[in-house]
Amino acid sequence: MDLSPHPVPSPGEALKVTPMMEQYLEIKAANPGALLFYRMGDFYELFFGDAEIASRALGIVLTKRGKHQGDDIPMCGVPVVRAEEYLHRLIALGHRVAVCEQQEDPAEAKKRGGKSVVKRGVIRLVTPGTITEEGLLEPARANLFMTVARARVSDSEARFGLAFLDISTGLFGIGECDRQGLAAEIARIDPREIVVAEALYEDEGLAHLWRESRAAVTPVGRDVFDGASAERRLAAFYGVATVDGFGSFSRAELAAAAAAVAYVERTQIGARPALEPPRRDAALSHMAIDAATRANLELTRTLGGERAGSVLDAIDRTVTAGGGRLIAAWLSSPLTDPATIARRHDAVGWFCDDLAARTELRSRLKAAPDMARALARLTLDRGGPRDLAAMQAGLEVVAALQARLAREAALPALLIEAAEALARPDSGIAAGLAAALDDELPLMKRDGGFVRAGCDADLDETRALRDESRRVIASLQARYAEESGVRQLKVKHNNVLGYFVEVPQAAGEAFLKAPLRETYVHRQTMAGAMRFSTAELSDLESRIASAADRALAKELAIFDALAARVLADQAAIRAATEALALLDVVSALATLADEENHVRPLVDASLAFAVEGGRHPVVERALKREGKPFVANDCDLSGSDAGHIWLLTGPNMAGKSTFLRQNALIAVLAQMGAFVPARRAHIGAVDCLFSRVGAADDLARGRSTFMVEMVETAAILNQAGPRALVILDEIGRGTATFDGLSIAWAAIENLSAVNRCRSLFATHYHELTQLAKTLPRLANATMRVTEWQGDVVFLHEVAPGAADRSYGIQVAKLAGMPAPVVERARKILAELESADRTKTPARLIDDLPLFAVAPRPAPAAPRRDEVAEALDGLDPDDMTPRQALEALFELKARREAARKRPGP
Ligand SMILES: Nc1ncnc2c1ncn2[C@@H]1O[C@H](COP(=O)(O)OP(=O)(O)OP(=O)(O)O)[C@@H](O)[C@H]1O
Repeated sequence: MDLSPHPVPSPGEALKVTPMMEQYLEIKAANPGALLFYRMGDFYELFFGDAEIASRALGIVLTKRGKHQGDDIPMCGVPVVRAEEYLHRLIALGHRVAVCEQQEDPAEAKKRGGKSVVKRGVIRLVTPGTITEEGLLEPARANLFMTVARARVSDSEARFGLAFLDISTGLFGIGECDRQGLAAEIARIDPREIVVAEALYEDEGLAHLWRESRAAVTPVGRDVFDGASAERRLAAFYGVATVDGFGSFSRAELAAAAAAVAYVERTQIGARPALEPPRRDAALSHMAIDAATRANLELTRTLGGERAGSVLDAIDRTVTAGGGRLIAAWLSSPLTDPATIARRHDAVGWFCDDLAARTELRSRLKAAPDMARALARLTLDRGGPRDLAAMQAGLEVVAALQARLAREAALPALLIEAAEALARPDSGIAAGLAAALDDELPLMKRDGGFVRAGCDADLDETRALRDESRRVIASLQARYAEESGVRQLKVKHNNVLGYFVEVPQAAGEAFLKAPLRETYVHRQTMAGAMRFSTAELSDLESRIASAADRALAKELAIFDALAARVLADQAAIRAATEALALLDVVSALATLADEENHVRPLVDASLAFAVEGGRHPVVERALKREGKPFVANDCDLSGSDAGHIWLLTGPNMAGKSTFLRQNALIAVLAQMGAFVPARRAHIGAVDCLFSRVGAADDLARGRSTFMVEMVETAAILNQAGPRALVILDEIGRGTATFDGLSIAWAAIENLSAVNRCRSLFATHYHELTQLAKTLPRLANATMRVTEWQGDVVFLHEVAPGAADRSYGIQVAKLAGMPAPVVERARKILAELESADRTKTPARLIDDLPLFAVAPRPAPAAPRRDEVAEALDGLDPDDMTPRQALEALFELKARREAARKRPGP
């Protein structure tokens, strides 16, 4: 994101500027780093550098308006009615936008004197992490911003407080981690925007975090993160005397939480979102998954950044927006406490067992709109009639589900809690909304027309007056036409003249003379038409305007009353909304289990990892689409006091990576509360998951392939504890054979003796299989293949033992390597394998005959076709039967001769 101030003159520089420009420059200076949307009538205008940036980003015309110190002022504008769409595009590009509105009627300003400028002020700062508009949000993705506060523990050590907040739903979590854990927490929370103090933003040791994050990073002044006043500021925001009631938080957590509410105040200016009190998001109770592992396992998005093809995409069967966000959150933060996990499994299991209840519940859930976000917009006074309608429809679903669950006698604990939450909202609200809201609703409340006829007698009367006046206009037009004898006479309306009479110019001359002149006052002469006003029309105009104004005012009052009723019950509504999302997720997981044949795993406090018939959810799905079966495989890393290591060998393409990842995913799915793609699974809760693939390029960080591999492997060997699950795929392959082999060797020894964790290690170094003789908890496994007519056939089966060979050359052949290269590779391999291992490569090269590059066969020159030529020379119409028979014998003989001749 471009944080440098956009080139705009400072107000001080602005000698002799118009009063409006002076106001603009002042407001612009007060909002550095943001594009200023400056309201002028029906447009938001942008000036100077802002205009240049926006016109490029939005593809809108750059014009100019007046001069500033002799130069043209660049300008571009977006119509207010389309502002949301333009905001969307600017935010998506990482910009921030300050929205500056007119805060008085232009008539008011005029009263102060001719040159007075309309009062304007920034009412909101729109940033990627603080948007609430439905059109700007992705339904199934939380829109979080995150603050990171540093608290120094000693000169060399610091703790980091984290707060993350979703203004669009009110969610507010806080937590703490150390320097090492920071990247993993950012990856887990996956914010749209990260807000940090300038000092942290500029800290070289942390710069890579900000650079690599997908979020927009916003540095702010130190005051926002002031630790000393943090507790007081937080308490003031919630209007409580002390924050102790929310739980006990560390210094770093409080600083981050106070910074988060300060950022809310700074961006929302005056509007107060209803935030939940901060909840500790205890990192300890979640499986730690670092950023590289998340990326590697493609949990919520693929390596290419897409949702399609990710694990989330494969398992998500939710039908509501809230459910979509919750399942993503569960997948991103698997739990570690077996009892809490079992509660989720119980709930999923209940829905697996009762198909009828599940089907009924899910068909009702489908009707539930995004209540959480509608509620947030209402709290911020940005809500419209459709948000009220969303509350109505949502609350109706809540009531129906509550009634349905109340019929069940033996619900599991999680569902009992959900049913209780569903019962909390005031049951009269939905009925009140249904009685008041019309069937067709405008987006904005200011458009009016959303209150149902018959709901309010006063409103009905005012509307009748308004509509009646319109009929009067039509009859006036008829009367004027008749009196004047001008049939083409029309009564029209525009913003400048109000209601007026329009006649063709030729007919208009008569209106300028008596007797018509007495009634019609000339206003405008157009090309081909003349316009007049009349006293009757002016009178009607004010009656219509006031009736319409009064009707709208009445509607707005009704809106406010309805919104107030909803907001009065917002805590209960929010709890019910969360319960809906939970019901959606657990019933969706049950649907998934049914459809994909998943089973309930056993998660406990042991060090077991026993999976029977495990499958990879994404690869299985992809194969199914092609009509191919997935071969299920077992994996057992269980140990009583320490985990076991499986060393997996096998040719390329045999399915090693798939096997490794499927086991990591089964642990993640089991601990998020889902059933798993296996015949049976017993997993001792994993507290830390690592998954690495050797030699992955990381050009963005400017590190060499091998360096990345080593840094990541080092991190695992330093961090993995006895409860960790470690997946290493071809570590060491990024360097020379013996170096790589030695590193892989030492890493396995370390995993076995020091980390003592459950591990899967795939490798091409067959030499490593010898380690099984010395390391008691290491077992060899291999991907089975067979050969058929010289080609390798993958069976995708994992079996005990070591691979006898690599089959690399066969795979190269399958990949379409030119045949001479494959042949040459076979010869070299045979020589290498038979050669004395002590022979130096130089000697080997001497011994191997030179690469006899067979010249590519030249394209064959087209052979003369004598038979065809002879045939062309014959004319059957001219031949006797005997000649024809002879010609046939001749042709046959020539063909035989041609076949026997060698080719070119
Ligand atoms: N259990 C399985 N059943 C069926 N097909 C499978 C299975 N496992 C893998 N495959 C297929 O084999 C392909 C290759 O798998 P994978 O990438 O895991 O191989 P690999 O041994 O890791 O290869 P490399 O060493 O080249 O990275 C997959 O894309 C998938 O189509």
